[in-house]
Amino acid sequence: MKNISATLAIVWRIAAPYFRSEDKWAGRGLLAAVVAMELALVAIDVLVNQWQNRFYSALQNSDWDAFVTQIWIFVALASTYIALAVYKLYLNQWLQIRWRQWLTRHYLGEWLAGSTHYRMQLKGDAADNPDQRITEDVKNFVEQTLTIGLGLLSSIVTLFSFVIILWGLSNAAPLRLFGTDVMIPGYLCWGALIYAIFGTALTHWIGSPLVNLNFEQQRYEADFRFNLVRVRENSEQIALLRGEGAERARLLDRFGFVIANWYGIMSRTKRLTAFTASYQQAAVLFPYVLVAPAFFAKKIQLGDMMQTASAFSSVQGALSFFVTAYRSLAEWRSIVARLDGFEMSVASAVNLPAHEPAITLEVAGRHVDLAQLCVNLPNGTPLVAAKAFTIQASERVLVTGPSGSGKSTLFRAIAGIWPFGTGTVVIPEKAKLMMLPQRPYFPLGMLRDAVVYPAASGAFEATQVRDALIAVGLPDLAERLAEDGHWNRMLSLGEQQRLGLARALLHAPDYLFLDEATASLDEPSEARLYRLLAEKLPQATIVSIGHRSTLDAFHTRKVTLVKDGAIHVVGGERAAAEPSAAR
Ligand SMILES: Nc1ncnc2c1ncn2[C@@H]1O[C@H](COP(=O)(O)OP(=O)(O)OP(=O)(O)O)[C@@H](O)[C@H]1O
Repeated sequence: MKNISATLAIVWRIAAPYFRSEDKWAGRGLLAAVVAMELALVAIDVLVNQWQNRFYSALQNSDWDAFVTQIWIFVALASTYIALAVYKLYLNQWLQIRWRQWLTRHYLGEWLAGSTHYRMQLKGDAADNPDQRITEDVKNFVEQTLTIGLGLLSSIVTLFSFVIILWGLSNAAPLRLFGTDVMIPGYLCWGALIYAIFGTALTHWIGSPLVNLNFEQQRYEADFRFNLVRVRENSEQIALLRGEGAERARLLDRFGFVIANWYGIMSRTKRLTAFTASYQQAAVLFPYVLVAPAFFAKKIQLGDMMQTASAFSSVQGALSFFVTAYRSLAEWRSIVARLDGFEMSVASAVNLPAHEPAITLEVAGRHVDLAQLCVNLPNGTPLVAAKAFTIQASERVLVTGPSGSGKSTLFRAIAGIWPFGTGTVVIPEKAKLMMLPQRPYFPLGMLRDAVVYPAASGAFEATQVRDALIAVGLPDLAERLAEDGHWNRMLSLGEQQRLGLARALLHAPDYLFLDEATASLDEPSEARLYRLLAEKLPQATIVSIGHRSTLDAFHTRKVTLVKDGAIHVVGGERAAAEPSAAR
């Protein structure tokens, strides 16, 4: 019971915001219409049940006129039923897509806000496969919440409507046991209730492991798909290393989890289906067994018996909602748990500084200042420290140090995406920062959009983009701006790095951080590009990470990360070169 109320509280937390959002009137209107139609369908069921009594009585009494009248009544009822059923589904689907659209936008917004997506990944306790949660889980949540919610509503209304009918019929068709009438008021209702309680308890007992099994199944399927995507993304390396055999083994290993869990689901579902199918078949006979003695003793008519059987099956069906919907309920609970996990993980990434020591980011002054900064790994181990380190405006600083000493992580902390640690990073007001990594990212699509990323497509004139590409030594690409492609895959790493620098020229940041961003270029090309940066962005502060000594010539100050006990510290400063030599 505690579990059920906890799940319902989560469902409310996930579902309610849509009905309070800017789309609330459309959402509430559609929901009201669908609920009204669901109720109208139950009303028609009640009318058909009463019709059955009149219809079978007309047959038993060989009353032709009554028979014809009943046929016409049925045609009218059936036509209304069809129209309601069609529009109930249509409006339900309409509500589903609007709700899903809102929820998807909401989750995408939260996931991509700030650097939440990145922090979730860093923490390691992140929700697995957020892509699956934003696609399939959202879709299934909306679909199943409506199906289950409306099913439950329909069952409750059906129950109340038919219990009244069944109560009346119980009195009209008294229970006969061993040739004598036994007066138990509403005995048919009690019979249906006992039958349903027995069915629900057994169903839950047999089917409860399905919740967890479904949860795991979704996870294994998503893991398998994610691994396939990684093979596709890294196919060149795999082919060069002849890694196909290893990949096949690894993928089959992942797929093995999908299969093993599926066998678990199959065996549980088999047991559950064996029970629910027997339960439903026995429910067909059960009311006849109860009222047949009264019928054969000629206490009731055929119409009464048929109406009783149909009303009993409606009451029993409504009471057994849990039995029939058990598999969907189990799936739904696992979907709810997955979306809940996603929301929790987003919240924990957003609120990380509130729970753990975190680096403070300040916007002030005219320089980048690191004060008492200690950058940690996500597990809290200190990695690199800077007691007091200032990067003046328009400076050219080269950061060096042993591999793994924490240079890139220090850049991440300055960029504000690495929260683990203590101390303060001060960034000048209104300063535009740009980080260029060794392997720049280009979104799929037109080359022009890939270069100007993350700016919008039209943010720069085509001529500006073309000039930037020519300046960085990519004249051929300058002619292919409108071409679609997977640029990370189609270009050499050196070309990608040139493209990254073209992006920097276009955006003209105040602070440009180059994390081995020219390491794949030959030394003369690297030198030419550094001279280009100095010429085109004379006011920009440039901070580079690099291992080559030839870089010294393009920087005014060199900072080395030096080992101090278990960590590295920003120290060992010296002039790298005269500014004149850099230009
Ligand atoms: N997300 C992470 N989770 C755990 N450890 C990490 C993470 N990112 C980096 N590290 C660790 O932090 C250390 C510093 O990494 P970083 O990339 O900053 O080094 P670096 O000085 O830039 O190295 P290189 O010169 O080889 O590029 C490494 O030991 C690395 O394994």
